[in-house]
Amino acid sequence: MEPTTFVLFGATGDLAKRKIYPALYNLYIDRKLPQSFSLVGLGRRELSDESFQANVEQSIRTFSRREANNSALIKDFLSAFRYSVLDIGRKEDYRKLLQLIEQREEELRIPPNRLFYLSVGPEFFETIAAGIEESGLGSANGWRRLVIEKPFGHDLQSARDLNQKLSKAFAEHEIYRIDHYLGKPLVQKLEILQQNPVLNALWTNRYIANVQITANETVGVEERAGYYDHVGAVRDMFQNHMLQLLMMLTSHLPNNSDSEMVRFKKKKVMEALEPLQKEEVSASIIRGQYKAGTVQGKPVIGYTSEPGIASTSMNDTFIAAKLQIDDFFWRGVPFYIRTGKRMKEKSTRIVIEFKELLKMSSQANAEGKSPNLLVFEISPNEGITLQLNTRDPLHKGEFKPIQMDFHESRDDVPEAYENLIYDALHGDPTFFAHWDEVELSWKWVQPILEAFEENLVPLHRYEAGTYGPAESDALLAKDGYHWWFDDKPEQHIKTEEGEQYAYYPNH
Ligand SMILES: NC(=O)C1=CN([C@@H]2O[C@H](COP(=O)(O)OP(=O)(O)OC[C@H]3O[C@@H](n4cnc5c(N)ncnc54)[C@H](OP(=O)(O)O)[C@@H]3O)[C@@H](O)[C@H]2O)C=CC1
Ligand SMILES: O=C1O[C@H](COP(=O)(O)O)[C@@H](O)[C@H](O)[C@H]1O
Repeated sequence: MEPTTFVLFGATGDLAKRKIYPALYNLYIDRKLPQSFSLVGLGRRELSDESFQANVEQSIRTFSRREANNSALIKDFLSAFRYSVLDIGRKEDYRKLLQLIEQREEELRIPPNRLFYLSVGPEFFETIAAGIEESGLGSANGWRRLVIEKPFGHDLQSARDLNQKLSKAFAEHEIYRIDHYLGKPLVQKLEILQQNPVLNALWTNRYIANVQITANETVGVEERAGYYDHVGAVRDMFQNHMLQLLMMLTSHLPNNSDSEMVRFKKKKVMEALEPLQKEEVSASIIRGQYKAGTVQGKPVIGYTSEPGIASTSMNDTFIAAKLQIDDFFWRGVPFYIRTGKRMKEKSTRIVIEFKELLKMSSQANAEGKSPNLLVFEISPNEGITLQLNTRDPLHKGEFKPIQMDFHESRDDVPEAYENLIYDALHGDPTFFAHWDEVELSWKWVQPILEAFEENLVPLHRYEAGTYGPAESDALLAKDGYHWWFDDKPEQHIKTEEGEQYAYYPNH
C-alpha cells in the first residue's frame, strides 16, 4: 500500500475515539496499514503529541475489538501519531498544518499522498475543503482523498448545495462518503453472494414474493437530542443506510464487477424505484414515535420526555415503508423497509420470502406450512440462514422446515470502520456512497420529508420495547404478508422430537 499521511479533522471527538482509532489499531495489528503511515490529529484543544498519543491509547484500550495489551506494539503504533491545534475557520492554521505535514513527509521520506478525514459536523465540510485548497495542502505531487461522514445534507436541495461546494475543491473520484452500513462485512458479502449462480437464478420476481429489510435498535435518542430531533428516523437511517441496503441487495451485479459497475447498477436501482407523490405518502409510509415502555426488562421514558426534546415534538423515531422497483427483475415484488429506536431487540436483517410454487397435495398436511426463506443477519450477529420446506415421511408426511445455517464468530469479524478505512487508504471507492446515489436517495425521500413536515402522515405512538406501531404490521397484512421474526418465543415449534427452532410469525 502506498505511503500515506492521514489528516484527521475532529481528532478529539467522539467518533475518532470510539471508531477511527480502534479501526486503525486493528488494521495495524492485521498489517493492513501502509508501511509508511503518519497521522496528524487536529482540533481546537491544546494537546501535546504525548497527551494526544495517550488519549489514542486510552481509546484503543477501551474500544478496540482486539485486546490492546502488548506495550511494544502499542508504542510502535502510536509513534505515527502527531497533533496540531487547528481552528477550522482560521486560515493561518492550514498553513501551519502544511508545514507540519511537509516536515513529517520529509522525515519519513514519503510522497505527499494525503487522506483528509473530516470527523466533524457537516457545517464545516465546505470551509475545510476550501482551506485545504487555498493553503496548498491539496495540491502537492501525490494523491489526495477526502473522507466525509454523514449526514450529507438535510434534504435534496441542501445535499446538492453541499456537493457543489465540495466539488469546487475535490473531484468526485477523490470524495469518499462514508455510509458505515456499507462497511458491515455481511453487506459487503452481498455483492459476491448475488453473483453466485445458485442465488442469481432465484433473484427475480418469478421466485421472490417479498423482501423485508429491518434495522431495529433498542437505544433511544441517547445524548443526541439536538441532532436527532431535526432529522428523525427518515434522515438518520432511512435515506442513507436503508436505501443503501436495498441497492446492495437488488443491483444484479455481473461477475467481477468493479467499483464503476457497482455504482452504475446501484444508480439503476434508484432510478427504477417507483416515485412517491407527497399526497400519497401515507398509503405506503408509516411514521412512529416511541412512548414510555420497557426495553429488555428496563423501564424507559417516552421520546417527548427525553432531555432536550420538546414535549410537542412530532419527530419520527420509527419509519416503515413499502417500495417497488419497476424493472425487469423486480416488478411486482414489494420491498418492506423499517427502522426504529427503542424497539424490542437490536437486529439488522434482510429476509427474502420466496413464492410458494408447488401446491401442497392435501390441505391437512399444509398446516404449519411456512414459505422458503433466505435470511441475511447483518448485526449484531452475522449469518445466513436458508429455511426450506420439506415433508417428514415418518410423521404422515407433515410439513417440517429445515434450516441451513452459517454464522460468523464475532471476534473474527472486522468492524465496518476497519473495512472502510482500509478501502479509503487503498483508493477503492466500491463501498462508499457515490453522489449519484446520494442525490437519487434524497430525491426519492423528498416527498416523505414534505409530507411529514405538512403533517399529511399520521404520527403513531408505539410503546418502547415493541416492534413499532400496529400500522406497520397492517402495511404488510394488506398484501397478505407479515414481518418475519417479530416474536422470538413463537419461533419455537413443538414436534415429537422436542422443541425445534423455526421461523414463525407472531400470528
Ligand atoms: N459519534 C458517532 O458515533 C458518529 C458521528 N458521525 C458524524 O461524525 C462527525 C463527528 O462526530 P463526533 O465525533 O460525534 O462529534 P464531536 O462533537 O464529539 O466532535 C467534534 C470534533 O470536531 C472538532 N471541532 C469542532 N469545532 C471545531 C472547530 N471550529 N475547529 C476545529 N475543530 C473543531 C472538535 O474538536 P475540539 O473540540 O478540540 O475543537 C471535535 O474533535 C459528525 O459529522 C457526526 O455527524 C457519524 C456517525 C456516527
Ligand atoms: O448512523 C447511525 O447508525 C446507528 C446504528 O448503527 P448500527 O451499526 O449500530 O446499526 C444509529 O444508532 C444512529 O442513530 C445513526 O446515526
